[in-house]
Amino acid sequence: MTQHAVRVRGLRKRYGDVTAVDGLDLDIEQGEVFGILGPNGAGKSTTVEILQGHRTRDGGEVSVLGEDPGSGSRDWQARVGIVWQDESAPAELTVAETVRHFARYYPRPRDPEETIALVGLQEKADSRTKALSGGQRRRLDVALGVIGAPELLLLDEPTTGFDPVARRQFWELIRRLAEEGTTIVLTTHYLDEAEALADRLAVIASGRVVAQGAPGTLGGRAQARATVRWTEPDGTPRTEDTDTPTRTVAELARRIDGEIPELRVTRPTLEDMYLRLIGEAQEDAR
Ligand SMILES: Nc1ncnc2c1ncn2[C@@H]1O[C@H](COP(=O)(O)OP(=O)(O)OP(=O)(O)O)[C@@H](O)[C@H]1O
Repeated sequence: MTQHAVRVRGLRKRYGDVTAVDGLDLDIEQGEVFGILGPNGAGKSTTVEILQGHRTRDGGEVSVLGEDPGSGSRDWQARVGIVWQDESAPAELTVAETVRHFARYYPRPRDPEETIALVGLQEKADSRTKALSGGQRRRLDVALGVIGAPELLLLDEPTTGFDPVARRQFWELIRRLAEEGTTIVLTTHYLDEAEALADRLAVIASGRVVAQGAPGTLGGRAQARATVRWTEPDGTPRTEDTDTPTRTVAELARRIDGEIPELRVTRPTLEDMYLRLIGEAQEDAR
């Protein structure tokens, strides 16, 4: 039997008149990379903050690594790493000093130098944190999130502000941590990031899960019809939606001599599915 790293049932959270989380259920397995997607204000950060024990909830059941975050022990806190949206490392310390300083809070920390290398900040180890660029600060945030060698790592929009190369390096880091057995929960607005990293995804809208599953099957993506596009030899562009794209292409190959001009077979992308799911959720809310 798989033990859940995170189990959430009927989670609710209000801020005054605003319902941020409205009956949310989640099951995240140990060792999984789990992505949380959703529009601005959907309740992603609030949920992640409740999982870490940083925020109280108004209702529902939450179990994280077997404990209720509302009353998590010190020992439990050391097993959960988090990277917030707006981290603030002490500005006057260097990168190396900061990482070493945070390492002291944990019973079994990672090696600080190795952790700095893991996030690609070796060359900035002796720079003061206030002299780092936005993307470099974010890497430091990630280093501080993993310095305690957490079993569960919560990341709220971890790659915002990263350049494309830094994002790819971050993805490698996440894969390495996952290979080591760390359970990873991340929120993101980048659908390519969700697709590249997540074993499973949940799409949240208005504080509820509207769909969940593997990136390849989310919202019925695997069963969705394929679109075949090509151009007739007389120059007319054609499009056909079909359940049997192989048959369509075989027929075209018989009919058209040589290469079929501009032939393309596509299925809905994760972004197509996401936009459809969010659109349907907004329709339902009306
Ligand atoms: N401290 C707070 N006080 C009052 N309202 C809040 C607070 N934090 C969040 N909210 C509100 O709760 C709702 C959910 O916010 P949350 O930050 O969880 O969304 P999110 O999905 O993380 O959004 P984003 O993608 O923009 O980061 C929003 O309507 C937000 O305005």
